[in-house]
Amino acid sequence: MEAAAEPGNLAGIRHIILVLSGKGGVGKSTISTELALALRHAGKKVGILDVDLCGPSIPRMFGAQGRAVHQCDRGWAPVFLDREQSISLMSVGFLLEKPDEAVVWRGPKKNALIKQFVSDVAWGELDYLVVDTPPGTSDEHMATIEALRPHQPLGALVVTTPQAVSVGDVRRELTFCRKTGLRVMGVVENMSGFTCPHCTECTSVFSRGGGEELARLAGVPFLGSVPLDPELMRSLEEGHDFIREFPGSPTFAALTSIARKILDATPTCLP
Ligand SMILES: Nc1ncnc2c1ncn2[C@@H]1O[C@H](COP(=O)(O)OP(=O)(O)OP(=O)(O)O)[C@@H](O)[C@H]1O
Ligand code: SF4
Repeated sequence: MEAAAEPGNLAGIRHIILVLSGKGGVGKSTISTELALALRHAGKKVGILDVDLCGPSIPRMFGAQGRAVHQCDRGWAPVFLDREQSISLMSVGFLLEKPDEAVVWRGPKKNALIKQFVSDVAWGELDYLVVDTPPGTSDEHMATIEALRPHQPLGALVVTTPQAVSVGDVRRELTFCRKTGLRVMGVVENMSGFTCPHCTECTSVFSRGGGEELARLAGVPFLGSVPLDPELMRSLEEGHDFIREFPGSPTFAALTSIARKILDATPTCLP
């Protein structure tokens, strides 16, 4: 395939990581959100692009519902969460009049918006752009990968839950990554055990270790397990920064360890 010139708005981005899962509801948006917050906690500048057009949850998880994107001289200015502009967001959720409005577009319109998200958002300088994708391997994935392809390498982080059915879907997702030339940075097992809110004891609810076994079989890194944690769910519902509010919790340790492995695998960041 012919390599297109890198769109100007991607030129200041060091690393792009697509967050994928074979199945819906396994925690892709959760891991995208917490990875971004953990990378920011480590001093990095991070953008999040939400290409889950039919179920955009990024504005809610960051407490940014109702915020709007604006035009600037280089296209769309993303939504900045803080004055330092250390986290910036773009989602179809910012373009809808009501937060629960359904996006019922056909493929070509969705693909055109994805292309616009890639070429027209003025991200500026970023260490990481985390891309939250819809479940499975849809046209939206192809449109996203095609639009981002001039930026190389494109990393992929694959999220699964411990149950075998999810793990089987992830195996297909890993094949998709290989076929589309994504560099698999690793597998994350989410909802891996339950962290008791009273004693922080972690109990295995489903079988554990599926994600690790899958990573071993596929020859890709296993990045870690994130427990099912009621405090994490509450933070996501209320749009709070879990990483800032729960340092020292087992879930914080799990999330920051995943971010550390991503940092170690992507050494070149902004000076
Ligand atoms: N480790 C966790 N602890 C507690 N709650 C979690 C955890 N992971 C995900 N959740 C909750 O599970 C629900 C689904 O998570 P999320 O929206 O991240 O999944 P998804 O894979 O992005 O879904 P979709 O397929 O709809 O895009 C959310 O309500 C989220 O708050
Ligand atoms: S997990 Fe065990 S110790 Fe923690 S609150 Fe529940 S019963 Fe008590």
